[in-house]
Amino acid sequence: MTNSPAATPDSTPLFAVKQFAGRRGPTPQQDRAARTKSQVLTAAAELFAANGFRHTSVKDVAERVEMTKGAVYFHYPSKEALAVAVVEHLYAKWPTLLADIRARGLTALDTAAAMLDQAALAFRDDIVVQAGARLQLERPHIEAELPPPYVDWTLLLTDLLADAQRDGQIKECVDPAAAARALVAGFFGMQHISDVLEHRADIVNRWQEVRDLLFDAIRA
Ligand SMILES: CCC[C@@H]1OCC(CO)=C1C(=O)O
Repeated sequence: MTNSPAATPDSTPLFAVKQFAGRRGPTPQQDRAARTKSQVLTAAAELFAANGFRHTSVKDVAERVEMTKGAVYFHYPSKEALAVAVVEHLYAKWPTLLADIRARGLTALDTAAAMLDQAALAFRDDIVVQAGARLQLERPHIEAELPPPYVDWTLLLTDLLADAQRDGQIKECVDPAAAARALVAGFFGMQHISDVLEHRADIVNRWQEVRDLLFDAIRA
């Protein structure tokens, strides 16, 4: 026990709490917990991407990060919760990407193309994106409410293509919503074929083929 002023229930000296209470950032303990949670999520993504949901156990995740199962359960109460978190982290990447691209001041049509170009790189390089895509395919085997796939991309591209049409960038005869659905379907199918045949090593070239064909078809 400390001899300093009255300690808090967990024996942390009150003044220490006061120091931390005034801090803007997290405490060292909170920092450590956040880092551990991130390590667990990354390990789960690596295993889900490589082996799929059914052939991954919480034990596998714990062993990968050299923690006990209990320590993993402290952060994620089930394997299903890990799957939901991975898919949520996948979708959380796109608003940040959109903000970065919008900061470039591109036209609406070029913003749509740049978003999908960057998404292709993310599917090639980001294990959370790769794991999220595989989990979405395995939805029927995951007893949890995963975020709906494809919807957000379709809404975003519909808005961007409507703006592009208003700006005279795409043909008047094009239905922005239909074109958005075609782009999402084209991208989804392209990245899946690239994954199956080449583990996404050729995704950039495959996406450029699809992109050039579809964007040329709608461009004014
Ligand atoms: C950008 C096209 C849609 C995208 O492609 C793979 C995948 C994974 O489920 C997607 C999604 O859920 O939005």
